[in-house]
Order: sequence, then structure tokens, then C-alpha cells
Amino acid sequence: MAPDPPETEEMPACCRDVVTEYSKEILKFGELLFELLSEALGLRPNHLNEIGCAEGVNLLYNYYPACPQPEITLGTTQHADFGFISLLVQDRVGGLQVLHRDHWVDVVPDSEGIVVNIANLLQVMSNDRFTSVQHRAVVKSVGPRVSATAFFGVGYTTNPRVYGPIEELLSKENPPKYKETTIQDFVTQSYKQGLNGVSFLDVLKLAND
Ligand SMILES: O=C(O)CCC(=O)C(=O)O
Ligand SMILES: [Fe+2]
Repeated sequence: MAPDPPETEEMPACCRDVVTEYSKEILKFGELLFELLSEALGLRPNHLNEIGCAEGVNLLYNYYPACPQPEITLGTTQHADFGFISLLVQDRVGGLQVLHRDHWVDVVPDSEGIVVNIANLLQVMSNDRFTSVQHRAVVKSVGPRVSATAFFGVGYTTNPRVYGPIEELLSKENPPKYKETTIQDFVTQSYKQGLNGVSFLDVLKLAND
């Protein structure tokens, strides 16, 4: 949806207005979050926005039908998202789980809440100060279930910038743990690895770590 939104007629008429408005609002919210995340890293509030973190957003909608055998079925397999951050809303059915200390924990649906997930490229940029979250979606015998995610940084492949551990965060005691990459390379390679394969984070890891 940003920086190159689809033509109006490319979107189904029933949802184009709401999707367009949602993407505008979620971009604004993303900018605010990147200010807070910059401050959390000890950087100037504008740092992450100035390097384009809120310039590109991709919206993805998941539809999970009710499943007759949920105990042997997964909706979305374990993964961490690829870009900077992902903002997720889910309906009342629920199904999102995050991996916490080797246990899968339900993220209880909250109609007024937005789940903020740290994604892999922000882990690289923060030199592991932030850790991307492993998550998955289970299916249920009730449904269908719908979730909607705004991925910041994914799909924004025309951005020529190179991203790596942010210089201001590095020191002799905290040397870079990852090589630099473009979003294009990072996302293309991450898709190639697949959701359950070797994370592209491991490919970017510097040998001296
Ligand atoms: O459906 C969900 O709750 C999770 C979806 C997800 O992880 C994703 O789209 O990346
Ligand atoms: Fe995800």
C-alpha cells in the first residue's frame, strides 16, 4: 500500500475505501511507533523514520476456514516476519501464538488492541537489542478466522538504502553482529529460505560473533 498503492480499481470495491483509510492510519501509527522504538534504542526520535522505516507498508489478510481436525493442522507455520515491524489485528476467534521461553503462548484477541511484532530486519539494525518474535497461527474447529497484518519494510523493494547494525549503537564492546543488506535482498532471500528454513538472520550473521 505504500509507497506505491494499487490503482483504486485493482482493489475489490467492497473494501477499497476501508483498506485505503486503514493503510493511511496504520502508516501514521507506524511512524509513532518508530519514534518510540528509536528512543528505546537511545537514538533521536526521528532516527528510524529518517532512514525510511515507515515509508513502505504491505497489507496482508489471512483467512482460515473452520477446521474439522485442528489438532493435526497448522494455519501458519512458525516464523519471524522479515521486515522492520509488523502490526497485526485478529478477530475474536483467536489463533495467534508467540514462542516464549520454548512455550507457545496464545495472544488473546483484543478488539481494541494491535499486536506489535519486532521483525528480523529491525533485529539486525538494533544489533540484537531487539529480538524478532517467533510466532504461528493455529486453526480451530470454529471459524472462519481472519487476521490482518501491516508489514513495515516488506514489499518495499525499490528502496536502494542499505541496512545493517545502526552505527550509533556500535562500539568496541558492541561490534556489528550482522552484514549490511538492502530490503530487496533481505526479503528475496528470506522468502527463498521459506518460513521454516534457516533464518536469513543466520546467513547475515558475521562469523566473529
Ligand atoms: O494469522 C495470524 O495470526 C498470523 C499471521 C502471520 O504471522 C503473518 O501473516 O505473518
Ligand atoms: Fe507473521
